[in-house]
Amino acid sequence: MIAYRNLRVALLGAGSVGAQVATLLTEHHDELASRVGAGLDLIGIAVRDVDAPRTAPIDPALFTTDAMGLIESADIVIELMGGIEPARSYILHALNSGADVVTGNKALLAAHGPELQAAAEQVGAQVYYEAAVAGAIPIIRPLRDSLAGDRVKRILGIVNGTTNFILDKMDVEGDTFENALAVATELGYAEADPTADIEGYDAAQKAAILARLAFHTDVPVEAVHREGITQITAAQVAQAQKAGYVVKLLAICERITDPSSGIDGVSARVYPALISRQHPLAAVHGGKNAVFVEAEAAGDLMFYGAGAGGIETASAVLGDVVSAARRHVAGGPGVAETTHANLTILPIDSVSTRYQITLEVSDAPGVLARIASLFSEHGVSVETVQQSIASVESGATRPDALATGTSESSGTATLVIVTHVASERALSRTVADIADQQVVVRVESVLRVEGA
Ligand SMILES: NC(=O)c1ccc[n+]([C@@H]2O[C@H](COP(=O)([O-])OP(=O)(O)OC[C@H]3O[C@@H](n4cnc5c(N)ncnc54)[C@H](O)[C@@H]3O)[C@@H](O)[C@H]2O)c1
Ligand SMILES: N[C@@H](CCO)C(=O)O
Ligand code: NA
Repeated sequence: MIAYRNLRVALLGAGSVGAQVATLLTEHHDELASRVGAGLDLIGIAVRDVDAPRTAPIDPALFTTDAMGLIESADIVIELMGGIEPARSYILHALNSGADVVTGNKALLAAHGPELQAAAEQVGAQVYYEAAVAGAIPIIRPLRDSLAGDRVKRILGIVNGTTNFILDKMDVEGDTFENALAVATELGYAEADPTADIEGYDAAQKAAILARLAFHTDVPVEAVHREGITQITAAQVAQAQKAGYVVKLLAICERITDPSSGIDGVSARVYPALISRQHPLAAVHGGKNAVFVEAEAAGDLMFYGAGAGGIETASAVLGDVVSAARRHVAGGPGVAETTHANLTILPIDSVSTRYQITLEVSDAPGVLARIASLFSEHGVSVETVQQSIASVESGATRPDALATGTSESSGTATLVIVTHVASERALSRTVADIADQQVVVRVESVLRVEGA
């Protein structure tokens, strides 16, 4: 039986996600009411143009251009406009008017999360944002609540669907980056301007949000090291496949200790990396997302599913609306998010991981020994070396088990070296020295190997 008064829900934005949220709120009204213990009444939808054509079956009487007026009458405000302003001002106004806020706006949260959380805490309200990271996949609540009694050691996330779609297409079909991007755009995975996806900005925003929750520390998005996937070639993907790896754009949040200073802190970084084809993240295909969490007591956990899409993301939004509504019914302040740990955010130089270095070198005696000695001079331990010799006549390559320096050829050879765990500093010094060697024609690529 429903004893509580109906709750007033305001929606800001009726795009891909907003339109689906409006439809579900209306169509599932009675079911949601019985779950919450109060009816959830959609009282209005703030849009730019009330007369714009709509595909979703939404009552036109709900549309308004008076966002501020709508916010002031609401118990729960759902922000699905995106962007920083006016979304930030609207959310602050909603909190100061006593409403709870549900948003999917990762750009805003990554840039102004602490400000919004402080405003919510001050008035005893709550900001919910499950949709902001990995769309439909429950990951915010698991980190904030389910794992609140554990210690997270590391998160490896595939949190951008566009880049996973592109890299998967390159891996499975041998496609080029340019072709795969064109298909992603055609299918509507990538934005008209896909820079935020392919240059890793979108994943960096999500990494900042995840790291903050996992390590109870504010992580400004500017402190997230970011590299995109535009430099990844079909040849690198094919070579990774031969060596038993797959290339994925990973958002990594990790508790680390700087090897030089001994400072204990947090690393948040986004880059394309190799992971073993045996790792569960290797099985994340197409535009899907997954977040792999390594916790001290729980061990390894993986959260998998749709990281984008209007109706899929609307599921996460509706879950948050139900949580907010239940809190209204039960009473009491919102759950504060703690950033008390206040750990140091360490730069990429402090990171240690494994690396794969691909070199084109002169195919001459002593070259491998010279390269190997440079690794050992910098304290970087080599795990495997593979060589293929370029045939001078045809330009084709044949694989060799290991370079022995016995060839009399005046052509070049490709060396693929995988290291044990080494520090980023030692590795970059090693690569700089290697690049200076006369016998080295070029350093083809340096890729990190993650997930071990
Ligand atoms: N689409 C997804 O798959 C997805 C997944 C996760 C998170 N998100 C996030 O959800 C939010 C919404 O995404 P979307 O895909 O629905 O975007 P969208 O561009 O389809 O929709 C946004 C809508 O908001 C409207 N809008 C913008 N400024 C406005 C203003 N000042 N007043 C009124 N209306 C305004 C736009 O006209 C548009 O209709 C974004 O923050 C996005 O990052 C989207
Ligand atoms: N552009 C994003 C949408 C979801 O945040 C992606 O490709 O994952
Ligand atoms: Na989510």
